[in-house]
Amino acid sequence: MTPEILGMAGRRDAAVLIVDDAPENLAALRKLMVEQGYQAFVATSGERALKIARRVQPDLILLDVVMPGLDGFDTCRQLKGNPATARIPVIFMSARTGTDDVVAGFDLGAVDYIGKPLRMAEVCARVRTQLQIRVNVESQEEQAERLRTIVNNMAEGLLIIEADGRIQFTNPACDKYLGYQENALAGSHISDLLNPLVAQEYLEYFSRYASAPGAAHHHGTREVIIRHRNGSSVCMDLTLTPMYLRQPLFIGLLHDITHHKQSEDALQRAAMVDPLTKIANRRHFDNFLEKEWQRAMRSGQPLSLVVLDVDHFKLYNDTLGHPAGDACLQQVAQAIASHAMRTTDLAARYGGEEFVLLFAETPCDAACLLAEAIRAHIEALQIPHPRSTTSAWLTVSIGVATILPHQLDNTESLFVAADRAMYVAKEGGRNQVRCSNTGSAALDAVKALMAG
Ligand SMILES: Nc1nc2c(ncn2[C@@H]2O[C@H](COP(=O)(O)OP(=O)(O)OP(=O)(O)O)[C@@H](O)[C@H]2O)c(=O)[nH]1
Repeated sequence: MTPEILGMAGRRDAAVLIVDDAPENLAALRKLMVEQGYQAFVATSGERALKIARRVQPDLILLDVVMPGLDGFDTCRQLKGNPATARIPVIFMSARTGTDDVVAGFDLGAVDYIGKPLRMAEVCARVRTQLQIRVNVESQEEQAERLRTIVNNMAEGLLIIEADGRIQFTNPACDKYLGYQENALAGSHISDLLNPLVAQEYLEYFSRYASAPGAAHHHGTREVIIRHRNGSSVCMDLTLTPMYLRQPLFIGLLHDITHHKQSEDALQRAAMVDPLTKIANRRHFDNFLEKEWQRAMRSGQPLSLVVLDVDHFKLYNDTLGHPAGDACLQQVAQAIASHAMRTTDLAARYGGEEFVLLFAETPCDAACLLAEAIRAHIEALQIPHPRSTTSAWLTVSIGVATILPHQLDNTESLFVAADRAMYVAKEGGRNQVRCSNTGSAALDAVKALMAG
């Protein structure tokens, strides 16, 4: 079978360069190599061998040691000193087979040393072995190069982590995702990147795997928040695969899902916002009220609800048109929302021209003061309302209700009280605030029963 070399240019017959100053040796070796199916090149001197080696890039050089001019050792030295020929395997052939000569030959980088007189079958066997090794090395190198190209160009971040959490390697995508210079992450620890609880979980998994590699399960993919070098957080899917290479190692694949998360968050936010006024919608307000209600029950703090209704808004629409009505609602919404200052306050459009505000941990008198400030704010906007019978400007009527929630109460009763107060404001001439301190209606009823 003809040995072939799998090179960059595809498969081809192996090429052997034979260097010997004795023409009869050269002829015999050339005949032998051709019989084996190799391409044979010959040179009768070291100088000539260097030229041919550079030009034809043989897969192997059979090099005589004792030659006039440049001898075999010097020729080998020059071959190894030139990057273009340094990787071509060299087999020395010599009658000088003393240990010192043989060792010197190997020290110069030769792969083998054959004693003269040559035994041709042995030469064939040694050449075949070296060519096979070269094929194997080249294919390993090609495979490694292919892998390197994939790892360096893949969009996913890749990390190799040791069992103690130390990062051994990161690819360029990983460095880029996390804001590091190339290879700057090598040597750092996963706890530098992950929050302590998540890092601890991974470390426990690593040590379980390290102590029983066969028994451990793959960790799979999970969403993690990773610390970027600039201090911000990036959201990633991390897939972890264990592998055992002399030591337990873990291959981490990072897939950036920040954008995906951002659009998910944006969708979630959109579902909470009223599209016309851009303040909270009814659904969000109801959820918020429910949470604050529970909190108020635990803390015993009062909860104040403010209900606002635009005065004569039908007339406003009829006079100035629906688009003007929309613009007016936007102005009113912004004015109202500007009074929800604390994280426990929330302003929302509850429907049509009705707005609500929740003030947690706020007693009735403070809520009434806030409501009055909102009323005055909206009047001060001086939005003309040409046909209003109660003011030249657009105004709102406001009802306020405050409760100390108890398990026997419900949010409905708070709404009813605030709505009633708002209708009292309407009936009182509009553009005013009315309050109703409900305390806890249900609790009061229970107390009355117990007292009675
Ligand atoms: N432009 C506009 N108008 C709306 C919107 N939602 C509700 N409205 C109008 O708001 C008006 C509310 O009118 P009513 O409930 O009769 O009350 P009002 O005219 O405000 O009178 P009072 O509340 O008694 O002062 C209706 O004409 C609705 O069509 C909206 O999104 N845009």
